[in-house]
Amino acid sequence: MKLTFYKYQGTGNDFVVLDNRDQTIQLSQEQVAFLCDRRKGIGADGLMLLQPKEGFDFEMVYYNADGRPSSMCGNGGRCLVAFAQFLDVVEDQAYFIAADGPHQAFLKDGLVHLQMKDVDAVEDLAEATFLDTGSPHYVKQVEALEHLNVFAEGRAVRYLDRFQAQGTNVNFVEHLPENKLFVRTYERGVEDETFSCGTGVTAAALSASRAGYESPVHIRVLGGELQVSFEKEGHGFKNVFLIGPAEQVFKGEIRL
Ligand SMILES: N[C@H](CCC[C@H](N)C(=O)O)C(=O)O
Repeated sequence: MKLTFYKYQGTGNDFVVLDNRDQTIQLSQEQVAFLCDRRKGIGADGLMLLQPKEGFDFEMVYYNADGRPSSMCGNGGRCLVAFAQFLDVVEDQAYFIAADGPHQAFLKDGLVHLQMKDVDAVEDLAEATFLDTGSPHYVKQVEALEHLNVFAEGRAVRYLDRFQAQGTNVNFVEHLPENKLFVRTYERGVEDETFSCGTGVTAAALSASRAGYESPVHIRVLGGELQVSFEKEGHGFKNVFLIGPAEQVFKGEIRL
């Protein structure tokens, strides 16, 4: 089978993106893992299908690099909105359905503003917080983040008894001046550090709001800059937006 694909990246979190409006694409776990393989395939942190869904501009189907279906991907969602505009499926606004429910999004000044799900509560753990922003996130504040072995430290948390079965993403956050954070993330399903994690920086910003960070929080990641805006609602958050660039890198064909 010859497969036409597009490669997208959002602050260095990168994706194989497939137009499945004709609903002919059916991929096995092994095929998705092959397409995401950085040595033998195209190489990506994840793979997304854009496909039709009654009542929505499109449906987002997301797979982690391990080939397994995943929960919500914030950077992926932003890239898929940009892809939908490229395909003329949408103009500068989108309403789509993903693993964690419906999402509004709009494109403005070259950035994609993606509304994330409301967050009901943030759980306090011994030396971290845990919250679900569409995907599960363990958030730990650290100093001197650039020197941290994120792979080793992240992997250790991801395989703790509590997270062994379902896994979690692990975010290490350094509080910077002027309402800014530096975030590095070990991602479940990639089982490595990625250059950016959209649901992760969202979790980091909401957690930091309890230490006085105000909306919008500016976040530096290895792959660039993102913003997260939100409104507090009791112990939770609503009108949460993840804002940043989403670029098409290349189009290609591959035989499966
Ligand atoms: N690896 C995540 C999904 C992708 C999240 C990340 N790429 C993002 O931008 O939110 C998980 O299995 O929960």
